Amino acid sequence: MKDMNIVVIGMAGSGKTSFVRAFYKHCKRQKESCYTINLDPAVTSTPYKCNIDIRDSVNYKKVMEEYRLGPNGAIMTSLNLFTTKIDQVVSIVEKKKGYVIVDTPGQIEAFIWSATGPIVTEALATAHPTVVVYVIDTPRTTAPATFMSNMLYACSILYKTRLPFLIVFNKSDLQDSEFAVEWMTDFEKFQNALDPEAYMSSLMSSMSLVLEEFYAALDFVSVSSHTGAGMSDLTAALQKKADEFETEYKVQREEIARKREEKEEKERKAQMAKLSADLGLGVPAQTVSDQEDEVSEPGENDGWIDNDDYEETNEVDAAGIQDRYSKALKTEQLNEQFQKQLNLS
Ligand SMILES: Nc1nc2c(ncn2[C@@H]2O[C@H](COP(=O)(O)OP(=O)(O)OP(=O)(O)O)[C@@H](O)[C@H]2O)c(=O)[nH]1
Repeated sequence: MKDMNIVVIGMAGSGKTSFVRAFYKHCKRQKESCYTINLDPAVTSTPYKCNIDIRDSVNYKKVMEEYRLGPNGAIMTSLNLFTTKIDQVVSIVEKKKGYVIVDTPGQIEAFIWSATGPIVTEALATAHPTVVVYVIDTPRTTAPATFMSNMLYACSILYKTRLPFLIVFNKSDLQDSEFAVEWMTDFEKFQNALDPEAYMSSLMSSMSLVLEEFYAALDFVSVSSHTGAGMSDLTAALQKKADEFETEYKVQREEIARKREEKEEKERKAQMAKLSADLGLGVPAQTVSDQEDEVSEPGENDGWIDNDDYEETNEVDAAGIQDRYSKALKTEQLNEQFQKQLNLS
């Protein structure tokens, strides 16, 4: 069995938390290690033993008060605050054997389209093979329009995270996923399910053609987080995805990172050359840190904002932000929590 991280994503109410619980229980039965991380700051309780819990370190209610935010903004800000400590999470995760499973908030966009999602998934992927599990509420996806919007979401997450991706049709005790499999494998079956009178039917018809390529590369399993059905298929599929991570994704990701670094280096050099040319220098322009090392003469700043005033103004802001930050982020508890986890690992 390969050590791996599983990031569980899905629409609100799709059963992510129940899925994490079912998976945790399955691992315990199989005597396999399962380490759980909860990244939903607004959840009232988790029905599984949580090893790292965002709620231990970020006070969601305080974030709402301090930053004067609504529920979704507060979830996003709480996630961003927690992400500042992601290196500590990674140092714990990389020592873990078996599965590390991460539960995320139902507000997908707060996780995936904020700074947090990419930082967390990228950081986890440096520790172990990392797989995204997209949980679908099968009984609530039987209408072609809902199915299509779920699939578009799944597709965008796949391309955004660039990680092995597994679709989990949850709640199989209530609804068999056979219809969804047919719609993904047979374009005509999906066409037949569309109501030609429906307002969106021609759009959905074209979209399903566009998604054909995505469907072809997709792996999926059907589970019930209530009865535990499908868990063995799930672990087999996850192991296959962990292999994919090593054979395909890791190489691609390293190549992308190398190209990005090359591009940044090129841009940096071009900017320096342009700056040198603008300043009429024959030598490369000084960097900011070089300039900071130089002692400025009295009166040199005439006509400019005085450095001391500038720092003072910034200090007021910085103090305000720092204060709000520490009120929301229980840094000491967080450090203690991470230290405890590190000692245990
Ligand atoms: N019958 C059945 N109900 C399920 C299953 N999985 C989850 N549920 C129910 O679906 C509802 C939502 O489940 P959660 O696990 O809270 O879903 P979630 O995606 O974590 O919810 P958010 O975090 O609020 O987005 C609950 O009432 C669960 O009991 C399942 O496999 N079968």
